[in-house]
Amino acid sequence: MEEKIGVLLLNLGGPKTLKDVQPFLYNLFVDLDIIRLPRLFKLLQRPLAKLISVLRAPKSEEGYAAIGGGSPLRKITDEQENALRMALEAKNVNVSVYVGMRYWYPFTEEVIEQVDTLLDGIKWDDKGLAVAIAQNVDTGAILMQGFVNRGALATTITSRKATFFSRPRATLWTKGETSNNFINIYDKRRNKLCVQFSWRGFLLGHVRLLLVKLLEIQEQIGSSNIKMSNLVLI
Ligand SMILES: C=CC1=C(C)c2cc3[nH]c(cc4nc(cc5[nH]c(cc1n2)c(C)c5CCC(=O)O)C(CCC(=O)O)=C4C)c(C)c3C=C
Ligand SMILES: [Fe+2]
Repeated sequence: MEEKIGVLLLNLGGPKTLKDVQPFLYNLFVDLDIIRLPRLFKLLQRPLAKLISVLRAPKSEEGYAAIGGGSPLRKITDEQENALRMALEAKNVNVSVYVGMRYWYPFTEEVIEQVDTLLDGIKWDDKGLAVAIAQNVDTGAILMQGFVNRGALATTITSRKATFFSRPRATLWTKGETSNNFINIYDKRRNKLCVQFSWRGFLLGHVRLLLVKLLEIQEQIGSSNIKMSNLVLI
């Protein structure tokens, strides 16, 4: 069995050139985790971000000009990406490494789209289904076996509860929706994945890693920022 691994390195990002400085600062200040106006002034969030970014840009440009005309963050992260890829290749690990940034290119959302392409490697049958097995991540114990389509996997990720596709009813169903005995795939208290989904034994480690990363991304940028169209493909 060939195990594939995907690694997504997350960073914040910085302007590549001096003309990127103002739009970069806008992306930074429009982020609710940086500045959050009271609910009543919610509509002012974007104009305020625009104002601060325009006012601050000249001073920041001076600073970036003094260190070579742009942020070193992308270069440093790309170097880490290459070093990690080479180290893993030296260990004969089949790996795809990606970089995703929060405030500048390559944006995490775009990278998730690239990851989608990789996930197209899942062998969906002619009805768009695959056999999924939910396993305890530590013991390997099989908790449940069923069918999934892309939507079932998307729901599993967003709800963090194992969700399957019911062939007789042709609908998604979340294990535990009637019994309340859910299979939670992520233990928030321990901040770790507790159940992994596998597909006929291949892509095991890979998919597990992607789930972990997607959950981390959701934690970081809030699920509202992740387009459903991206997740549905997973
Ligand atoms: C009041 C101003 C600022 C707050 C608050 C702030 C919070 C904050 N910033 C980051 C991450 C980054 N900031 C970066 C650059 C940057 N940040 C500010 C201002 C505030 N940041 C400015 C004006 C700039 C531009 C550079 C400068 O003029 O000094 C960057 C990019 C670094 C790079 O390599 O280019 C990052 C990343 C966080 C996470 C944060 C609050 C939690
Ligand atoms: Fe900052």
